[in-house]
Amino acid sequence: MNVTAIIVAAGRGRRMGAAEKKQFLLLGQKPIFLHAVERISHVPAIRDIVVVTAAEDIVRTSHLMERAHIPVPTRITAGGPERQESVYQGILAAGDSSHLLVHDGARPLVQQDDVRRLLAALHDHPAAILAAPVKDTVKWVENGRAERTLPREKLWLSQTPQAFSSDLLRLAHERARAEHWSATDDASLVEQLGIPVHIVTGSPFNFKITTPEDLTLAEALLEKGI
Ligand SMILES: Nc1ccn([C@@H]2O[C@H](COP(=O)(O)OP(=O)(O)OP(=O)(O)O)[C@@H](O)[C@H]2O)c(=O)n1
Ligand SMILES: C[C@](O)(CO)[C@H](O)COP(=O)(O)O
Repeated sequence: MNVTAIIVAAGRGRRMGAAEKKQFLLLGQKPIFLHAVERISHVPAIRDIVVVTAAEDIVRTSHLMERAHIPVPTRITAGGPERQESVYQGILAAGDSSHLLVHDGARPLVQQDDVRRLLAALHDHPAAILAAPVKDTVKWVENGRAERTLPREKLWLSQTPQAFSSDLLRLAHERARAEHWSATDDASLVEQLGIPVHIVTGSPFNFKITTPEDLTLAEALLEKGI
């Protein structure tokens, strides 16, 4: 198995409400996205990395990556207005690896052992994702009212990385473009093809930095060596 990692970091970071795009905000001493790139790059099966960033950020992303001394070949490509398009641009820029792994640049505390377990699952499954079991009671809410309580044991929070055979992910994205499917994660597109997506339990530390509170939490965890 040889894997190309696609790290998507071309978003606007609107929910963070910062002047700077969140993927470039510092977590500890380095930008959030670079934590994700570095951690993924040290997983043995990762052959190379495509970082997807906004067109206007390609030069500064390149400079940041050069200084980081990433141990595998990397390339940078421009993303699109939605995450799905950014992933697709990453697929186009990826080489001929047998498998593709897609990870949010906004998930800096990804745990390398989780990634190893995810990639091991690809020996038996064409699609696998990290996900975390829900620990709270979940309500279905309409008009500010709890209409019903969902069965917690059936609910998982989808994370990234999400990993796929390259042909399957390419097919899913091509079909999505042809059929005008849109989804907030790549697994949804594969599910829409009727292909089962295997769940691998991911660490709760692998949360997506979306709002300022998430960054505060990540800073505290990083200081503890997570
Ligand atoms: N057009 C986009 C949108 C998102 N992403 C990336 O997809 C990941 C998850 O997206 P999200 O957390 O929603 O990031 P943003 O879209 O930047 O956040 P917001 O919705 O708050 O603007 C992030 O690493 C983000 O940079 C991307 O590459 N291209
Ligand atoms: C891909 C993802 O991180 C899985 O939970 C999530 O769907 C991204 O959603 P966003 O709205 O682009 O942050």
